[in-house]
Amino acid sequence: MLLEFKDLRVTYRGSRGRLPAVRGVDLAVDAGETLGIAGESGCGKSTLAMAVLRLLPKSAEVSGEILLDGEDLLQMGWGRLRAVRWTGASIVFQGAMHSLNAVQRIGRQIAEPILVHEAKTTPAAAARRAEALLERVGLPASRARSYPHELSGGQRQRVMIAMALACDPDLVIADEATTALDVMVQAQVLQLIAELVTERGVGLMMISHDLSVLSAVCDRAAVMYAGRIVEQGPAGEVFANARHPYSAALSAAFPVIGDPAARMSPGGLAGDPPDPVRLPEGCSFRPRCAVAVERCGAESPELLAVPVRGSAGVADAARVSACFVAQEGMPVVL
Ligand SMILES: Nc1ncnc2c1ncn2[C@@H]1O[C@H](COP(=O)(O)OP(=O)(O)OP(=O)(O)O)[C@@H](O)[C@H]1O
Repeated sequence: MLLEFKDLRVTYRGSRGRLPAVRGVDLAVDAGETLGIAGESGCGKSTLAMAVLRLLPKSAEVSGEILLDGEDLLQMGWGRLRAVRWTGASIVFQGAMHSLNAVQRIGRQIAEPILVHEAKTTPAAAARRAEALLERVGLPASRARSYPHELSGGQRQRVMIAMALACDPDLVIADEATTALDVMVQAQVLQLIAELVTERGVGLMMISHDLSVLSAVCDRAAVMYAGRIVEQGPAGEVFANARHPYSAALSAAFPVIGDPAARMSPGGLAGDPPDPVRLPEGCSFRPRCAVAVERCGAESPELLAVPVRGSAGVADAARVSACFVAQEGMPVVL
């Protein structure tokens, strides 16, 4: 397994006390596989992503394991961690295009991690690689001489993808990497990410609040709610035939990728996520759930294999859901 989270927990210490942002996540990404993580703002997606490269602030208490090729990133010394960043795992985050250095040419910025991590590579060879990477992400090699302000938002986000791939990492994390782009450009960049993953055999962990974005690119999808994974399964199936009422509501809120009209009706997702400092008793989703039963207010459901449509009530090992209603084989939408 390329990446494994084992009972990952992250709690922020702050003025309001202890805020549990990630509450026991177990997940795995294989080499060459794409795993999507979906969920509304505040459910802990970015905390999960930042934990992988140990980019969390000092106020974060982290426990559990994050294994990259079997090595626990949480136990690693800083020297080893510096080597793993870019070469083992790299990240493209939301608005990353704004983090380019305004006064340095694009080519130089892409070449930088190569020069830092590959002692034997000469500046000329790194510059050639930067140009090749630009071409691979659909930009002319001549763009290497441009400054960031000379590029559009979509072009700059492509540069960030080129940079994330510069040192041939085994794992790429994309955190809302296309969210700031307009819908047409978003579709192109998603297509590019999907091609690069297939071509280079990297593992991809892709984070988005929009399930339809994930189902366009990912093999598997995990849905997060209030710091926990509440459903996991093949991305297309989680999107089309959710087995948790929260995933069903999320799918209804973002029906078709690239259809702006459809996005205007966030049907099915009423109310707000709970305050992590004061989580409700039982299932965290219960206050917003249309199919909740009495048990949901008393006990917190575990993530278990659930039956899907046509399985005659037999649980499908590939589909897991933390919902008592789904675990009984009942419909999760009214
Ligand atoms: N540095 C921090 N200090 C304290 N609390 C934080 C910090 N960063 C995030 N949080 C809180 O942790 C919870 C999870 O936040 P996180 O950013 O991981 O969620 P998210 O799903 O990625 O949301 P978004 O898409 O808005 O970034 C939220 O309640 C957030 O307010």
